Amino acid sequence: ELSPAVNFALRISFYCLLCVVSSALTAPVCLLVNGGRTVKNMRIIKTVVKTFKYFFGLRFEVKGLENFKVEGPAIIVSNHQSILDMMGLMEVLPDDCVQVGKKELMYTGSVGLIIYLGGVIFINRKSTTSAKMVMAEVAKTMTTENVKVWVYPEGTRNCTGDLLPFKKGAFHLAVQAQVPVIPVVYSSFTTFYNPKKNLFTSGKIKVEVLPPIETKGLTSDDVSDLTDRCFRTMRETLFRLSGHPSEAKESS
Ligand SMILES: CCCCCC/C=C\CCCCCCCCCC(=O)SCCNC(=O)CCNC(=O)[C@H](O)C(C)(C)COP(=O)(O)OP(=O)(O)OC[C@H]1O[C@@H](n2cnc3c(N)ncnc32)[C@H](O)[C@@H]1OP(=O)(O)O
Ligand SMILES: CCCCCCCC/C=C\CCCCCCCC(=O)OC[C@@H](O)COP(=O)(O)O
Repeated sequence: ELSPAVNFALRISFYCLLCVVSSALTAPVCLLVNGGRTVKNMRIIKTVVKTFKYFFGLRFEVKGLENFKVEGPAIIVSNHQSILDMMGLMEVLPDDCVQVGKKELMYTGSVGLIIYLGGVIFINRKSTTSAKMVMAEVAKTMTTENVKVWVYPEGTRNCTGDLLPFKKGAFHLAVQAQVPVIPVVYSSFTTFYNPKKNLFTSGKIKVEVLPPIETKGLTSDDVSDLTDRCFRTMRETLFRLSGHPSEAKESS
């Protein structure tokens, strides 16, 4: 019988190894099929990553996928709990959708390469000015290239079962490009995954894609309200999906 700490370390190491090896094998396929850095590679990456859940006994129960079927670009925002989120992301990821990620992810070897090839937009979180410049550029190109952009508005991983306050970048982006915001909520992992308690068992994750929130006609003055509205809706959904009805009542 392995101690919980060893068992946890083994499972996480296996996850990382799976990511590293699969990336190394998938990168040449992406290069051969699509020739370089393009969002089209996400289809290939998605196909590979969707098999990972079986290794860890994870099940996803997805609702509301029809809400992704908006014409043209959109900003998708979701909660971010762990490095395991990448599996949940690929479970629902619509076509032609790139993510915003921290630039440090570029330096993770083959994983960095596959993330680069998939078209992920890298931002420097240590420089607000440069992050804003990148986001403003994205606002322009998402309409011309007809892509959706996936942002984790908490800005960092958070596995507490609640949401961190949202950063406004995603909502500025939506208003600048005049495109809808589509919230996606994953139920809390705390029952099966908790690094502090060395917990990582099999489990079920409920995912809900919420109806798009329109931004047509909104200006930068409305960004704070839009952010709050989205935060409240997502927090209520998180508590509902995770089964903490009392907390959901408190927050409304
Ligand atoms: C084949 C097998 C493969 C296996 C492995 C492969 C794996 C995966 C394949 C692909 C998967 C990729 C997954 C990638 C996931 C990556 C996840 C992450 O890295 S999350 C971390 C990075 N993301 C974010 O941080 C996004 C959220 N953050 C923001 O939106 C922020 O706002 C910001 C980064 C833009 C800026 O942050 P910060 O410097 O902290 O400043 P703020 O406090 O947020 O803002 C300061 C004020 O500026 C205003 N603001 C912000 N943006 C704008 C803007 N665009 N225009 C105008 N003004 C802006 C903001 O409102 C603040 O002003 P205030 O007066 O306070 O309102
Ligand atoms: C040559 C260098 C070799 C380095 C090897 C590193 C191996 C990394 C292996 C596997 C990691 C798989 C993770 C998949 C990507 C998930 C993206 C992610 O979830 O990033 C975290 C980021 O959103 C938030 O960052 P912080 O919570 O602020 O921190």
